[in-house]
Order: sequence, then structure tokens, then C-alpha cells
Amino acid sequence: MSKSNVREAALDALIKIKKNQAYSNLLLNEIINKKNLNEKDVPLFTQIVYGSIQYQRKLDYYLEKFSKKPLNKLEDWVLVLLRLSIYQLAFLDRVPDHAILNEAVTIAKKRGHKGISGMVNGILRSYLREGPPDVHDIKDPVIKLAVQTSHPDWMIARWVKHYGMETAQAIAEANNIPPVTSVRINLLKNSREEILEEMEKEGFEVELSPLLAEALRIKKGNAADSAAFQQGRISIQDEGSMLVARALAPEPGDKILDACAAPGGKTAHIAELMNNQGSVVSVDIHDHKVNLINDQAERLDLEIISALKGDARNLQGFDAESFDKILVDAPCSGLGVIQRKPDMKWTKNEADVTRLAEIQSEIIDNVWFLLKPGGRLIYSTCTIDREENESQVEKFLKAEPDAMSDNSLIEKMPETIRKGISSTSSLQLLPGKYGTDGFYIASICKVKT
Ligand SMILES: C[S@@+](CC[C@H](N)C(=O)[O-])C[C@H]1O[C@@H](n2cnc3c(N)ncnc32)[C@H](O)[C@@H]1O
Repeated sequence: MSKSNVREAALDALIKIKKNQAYSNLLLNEIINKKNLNEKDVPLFTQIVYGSIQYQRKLDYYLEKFSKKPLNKLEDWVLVLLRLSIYQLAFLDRVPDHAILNEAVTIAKKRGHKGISGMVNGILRSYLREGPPDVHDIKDPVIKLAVQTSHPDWMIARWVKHYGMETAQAIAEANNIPPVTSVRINLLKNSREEILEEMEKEGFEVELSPLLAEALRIKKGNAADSAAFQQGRISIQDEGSMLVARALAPEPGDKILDACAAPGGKTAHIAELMNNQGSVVSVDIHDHKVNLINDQAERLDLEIISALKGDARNLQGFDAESFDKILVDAPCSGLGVIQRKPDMKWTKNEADVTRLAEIQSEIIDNVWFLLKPGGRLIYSTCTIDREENESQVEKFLKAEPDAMSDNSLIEKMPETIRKGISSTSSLQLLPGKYGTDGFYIASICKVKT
């Protein structure tokens, strides 16, 4: 397959992603198969698609300088074609500039009228002649950082407000670095050393996790292809996510409620830590997602998990004070996982944060009565927004007379992380800091009255 076909495939993928408002590996695989892309072309295809989304804001800043029409007046496919072409010119050096320009013009001729191919030609030629506009010319520091690191202004403005300029910059820069892939060892089936040795023999490059005794970091290779994954002896999971089950500290024989459980990553980890003894009731609001929890449980041979459909804002059929520990891994804006899902920068907005914060608060309020006195509730999200995190927990603690922050959380966290946090009952992992996703974890206990 020629490189131009790879670019057409990337164009189709980006148009679909724009239309569906979601980047997904499933969609990329579908296009790879449909377009019959060779294995050797897949990395370039993926890089063009991923990079054009990741750097969209910066690419638009470049395009705005050379386009006579405002970008929102261009047809979707034309804007996408311009973005992917500028992305290659600005960020990739393995294809010569003239080839990128010629192919963009050929695609524009094939899909549109002469005026469009002329416009594409003009914009790209001007970019090549004059080079990208200097981001340093932007006066407003928030907008400058937003363009430099390719984020929406509102997101950067919130991080500056919540964390200050320096940390906001570190977060935004970390979002453009490839994420760490880690796997969780099913310690009921094998030791970490056994898996390390086995995966290395299979050709993977693997490292011990500096944070968790049940985790490995995968430096090279797709862990889903390993025998250990296919035989239910490991799971692919971020280490930040693993720390949530550690914070819950489940013990064999416990009765646990996982109130927002699908696809079941944390549920499965909890059941493994319980040595498959006791019970984990795993609820999710979506029917099809409940099946995913069952699939996990079956794949890993975890028999103590009961998955069911339910709305955690109004759970029926359980006795009050019947659970030893509750996990609320709440639906959230996901702003801690932009490294993995760059499309979220363009699909989420501030209203989503506020809407989700309301749901989160309803969920904690409504599951609280199910916790035994002396029990603990872990509230976690994969976002870094204070409205969904600290503010949520503060509000809950104020409203519930029998709720108290649980200062034993810190003892359950790895030494490296302990050193870097000021609270003993909650922590905010920021992207890039420990090689994890951005996660918030808070521990709340129910006082015995
Ligand atoms: C962050 S995800 C949970 C991830 C999961 N804990 C894991 O580790 O695999 C949040 C989940 O909450 C579910 N959800 C959203 N609203 C809910 C509600 N009102 N009641 C129960 N589940 C809900 C979503 O379907 C989604 O699967």
C-alpha cells in the first residue's frame, strides 16, 4: 500500500472520529481491516490519526494564520485533511514535504471541486514558505499554554486556578507523552517473577513496577497478545487504578460493594486481594457493561463476584449497613487519562464537569446507608478536577454527621507516593508524576455511634 492510501485511511478515520465524537481502538482496527492496510503501514496510520487529534489546537492555530476562511466555515473533511497534512509537515520527518503537499492536493481534487484543491494547495504552500506562527507571540499566558500544549482554554484555565501555572504546565505537557502500560498479576495464579520471566521469554520488554508488588510495566509489546493475558493470569490496568483497590484494602471474607463497577478492573483486583473469599457485589447502570464484569470474573476465575444492573443513585434490594467496605469509582470527566484518550480534550466541556459532579454527589449520598458502622468508603475518579474530587468529598463530610475522613489511607499507599502528599486521607495523582494516570482517591469512614 502506498503512503497516500495510508493518509486517505487516516482521513476517513479522523472524519469518523469527529462525527462520533470518540477516538477508539475499535474504530481504528475496523478501518485498518476495511482498507486492508499492511502491518508495516499501521504505525504511520495510527500516528497520523492520534497526532492530529493530540495536537489539534496547535494545528488549528497554524491553520488560522494561512486560511482566508474561518476554520469553522470549512467542510469537516477539508479541515481534517488540512490538520493531518499540517501535522505531518510540523511533526513527522520521514515523509518529504512535497509528497505530503501533493497527496493532500490529490485527495482534495478527488473529494471536492477545483476551488477546494486550490485552497488546500495555497494554505499548505504558505505554511511551507513562511513556517509556523510563533506561539510566544500570544500574550495571554493561559491561551499561550493551551496552544503550546494543545488543550482547550477552559481546561488550562481550570488547572491554573486549581493548581497554579507551574503545575498546570506540567500536567499539560505530561498529557502529550505516551502513557505507561502496566499489567496486574493475578497473584492467585502466579507470582510476579514467574510472569516477568515468562513474558521476557515471549519477547516482551518488562520492568518491575516501582509502586505495586502485583504490577509490571510493559516497555515493549502488546500485553494482550501474551499467553498470561489470554489464560487469565494477568490483566491490563493502570497502576493508579490499582492503587484504588489497595486503598480499599479488602480482606478475605469481607462483603464489598463496588457501586460503579464496569468493566470490572477494580472489582477483579479487589476479589484477587480477597483471595477469592467473601463477596463482591458489582453494580453498573448499563446492562451491556454488566456483561463485561462477568467476562472479567470468568477470565480470571474469580467466583466471589456477583455483577448486576442497578443505579447507584437509588440502589434497591440491599439491607442497610450490610457492607464492610464500599467503592464508589464514580463516572467522571476523565481528565486524568488524556494521555490515553486525547479526543477527550475536544469532546468534554465545563458543563460536563458540573453535570457529572451532581451525579457523583447523588451516588455517594445514596450508597452511604449501606455501609456498616466502622466500615470504609473509597471515593475515586480518574479526573484531576477539584469540583469532582476534593470539593465533592468536603461537601459530603460536612453533610453526613457519621462520616469522617479516614487517616489510615496514607498507610496503604506506596512509600514513594506517601512522601509526596500532604493529606493522610486523600490523594491526587497527577499525570506524569509517578507514571500513572491522573487519579483521585479519598477514604471516608463511618463512625460507630
Ligand atoms: C469510572 S467507570 C468505573 C470503572 C470500573 N470501576 C473499573 O475499574 O473497571 C464508571 C462506571 O460507572 C457507571 N455508572 C454511571 N452512572 C452510574 C450509576 N448511576 N449507577 C451505577 N453505575 C453508574 C458507568 O457505566 C461506568 O461503567
